[in-house]
Amino acid sequence: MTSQPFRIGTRGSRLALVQAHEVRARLMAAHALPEEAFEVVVISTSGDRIQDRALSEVGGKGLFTKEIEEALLDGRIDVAVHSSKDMATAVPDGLALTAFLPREDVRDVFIGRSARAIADLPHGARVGSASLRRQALLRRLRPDLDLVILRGNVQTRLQKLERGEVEGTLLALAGLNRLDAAGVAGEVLELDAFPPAPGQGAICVQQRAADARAAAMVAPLDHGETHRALLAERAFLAVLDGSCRTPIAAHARPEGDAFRFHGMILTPDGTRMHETRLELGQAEAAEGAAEAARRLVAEAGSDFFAGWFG
Ligand SMILES: NCc1[nH]cc(CCC(=O)O)c1CC(=O)O
Repeated sequence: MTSQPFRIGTRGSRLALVQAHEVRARLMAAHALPEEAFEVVVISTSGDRIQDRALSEVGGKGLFTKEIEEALLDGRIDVAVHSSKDMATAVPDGLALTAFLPREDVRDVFIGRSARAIADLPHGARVGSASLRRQALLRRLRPDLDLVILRGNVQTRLQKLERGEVEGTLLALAGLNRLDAAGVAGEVLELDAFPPAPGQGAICVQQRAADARAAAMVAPLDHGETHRALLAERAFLAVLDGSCRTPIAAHARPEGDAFRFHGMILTPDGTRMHETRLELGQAEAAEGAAEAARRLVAEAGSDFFAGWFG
């Protein structure tokens, strides 16, 4: 076969590259193709270039995907590899998320300079995170902490911690595992107190919706259970907002052939929280999660949401 290599688009961070190479390795195995049959194409995104502000201030999740989605639509790449967590719920016309890889650990971890665990941090210690969800959850546990925005890719954040810009930070264990860096984790956070962002820990593959060759390529990579869990979490997110301005957690945990679903919304200061827990059949999990989100909206009331945008 001398056809053009199959082009896999990705951001250029180390984590993104590891994820793209994982997809390439799985494609090679699924189709018995050599490495040369694939090309990993690095695309720089606006999200990678903005380092000093919260994503919520500069336009949210779309920043990590816009340029990559344009490359897909222009035909410069055949598929794109993303962290599902970074994907807005609205996928642009003409594109589709068609494969979700088996999910990594969904939990967050605390990494401290000297404190091993959140409870060990001294009063008023400075902790950095760019995630409104992590900030709000942390405020519930430790209202005394001085929370600041800490941005950049995983390596950059760990360097900032090492330099003493903050006493601690929170990251996804999935990313650390993929980078072989889980050793830096001080405390793995419990799912009850620290439910993950929708999509955390799951790599997804995006393609042009009408591209049958790409569909046939990636189909063997799709993990059905992870795919259904992600549809549920993203349906929950879509009802609630879907932007980065809002502290939202959602986790569909497989149990037998059902999901234990946990969804949570918080005010950014962490003082108010509403959560839902229910069992959902896998087949109708997305509709059930959307319904649960609508009930949470009604329960929380409009003054709760004023706090999200105020
Ligand atoms: N927003 C950055 C981002 N997107 C996905 C991950 C981790 C890997 C994953 O959730 O699959 C991270 C870093 C982090 O939150 O620690």
